[in-house]
Amino acid sequence: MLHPIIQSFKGGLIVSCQALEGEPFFGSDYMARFALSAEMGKAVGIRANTPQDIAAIKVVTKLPLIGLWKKDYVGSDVYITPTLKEVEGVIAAGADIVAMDATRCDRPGGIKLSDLVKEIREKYQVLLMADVSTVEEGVEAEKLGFDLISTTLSGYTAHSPQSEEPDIQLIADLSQRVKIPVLAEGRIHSPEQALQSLRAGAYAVVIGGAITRPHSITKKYTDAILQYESVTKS
Ligand SMILES: CC(=O)N[C@H](C=O)[C@@H](O)[C@H](O)[C@H](O)COP(=O)(O)O
Repeated sequence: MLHPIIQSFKGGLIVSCQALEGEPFFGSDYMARFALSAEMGKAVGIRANTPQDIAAIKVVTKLPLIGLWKKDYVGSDVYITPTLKEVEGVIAAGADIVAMDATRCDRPGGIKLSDLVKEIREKYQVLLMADVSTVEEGVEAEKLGFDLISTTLSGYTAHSPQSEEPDIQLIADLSQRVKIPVLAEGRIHSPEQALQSLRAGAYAVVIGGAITRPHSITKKYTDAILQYESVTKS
């Protein structure tokens, strides 16, 4: 039986409320406001980065929260909740689900994903989401005991297809291959692409930039206008 929190995601939209240092909306207050906006817009969940943002969002909404903590480690490409330290920070901040990199990339300190999952399971009762970039990684994540999978990292590992579009093929293939829910995440930029993901078998859809990164939304329009001007002037 699926956990009630996971069941509450079925067929719905989860809004990823994230801003990195240097972006105009960087700051937990802004993220809390985006989360509130997501709730007003009938989202079923929030995805958020850092213990500070998670804690601030928990104050304003009761929506289930998928937490992660991006951290760079020298010599490793894994940056989404890479070690037990970040996992513990996310849990302490009150996340309902911890999202973590479950790709085959080398982890900080040479730690194996299987050992990390085992340690988390021994110490904590928390739901775990596997951020993957390929079908094989998703299949492995299910074997390791993750509760759900997200296609988050397709296009962000060297061994996955590089594209501007959402990886609908991965969503479809993974949904066929695993029994646990598969969330569609990454570069979903329109309601039509969200529906395409659900039709391909996604349990729910996660959208970030298209809703919570105003500078990149602006750029979509300015790029289109610039292209139009260059064509009409030539
Ligand atoms: C690759 C990576 O680090 N993705 C991050 C994962 O938490 C976020 O920066 C994305 O915003 C999120 O996955 C949603 O995707 P999109 O913003 O494309 O809708």
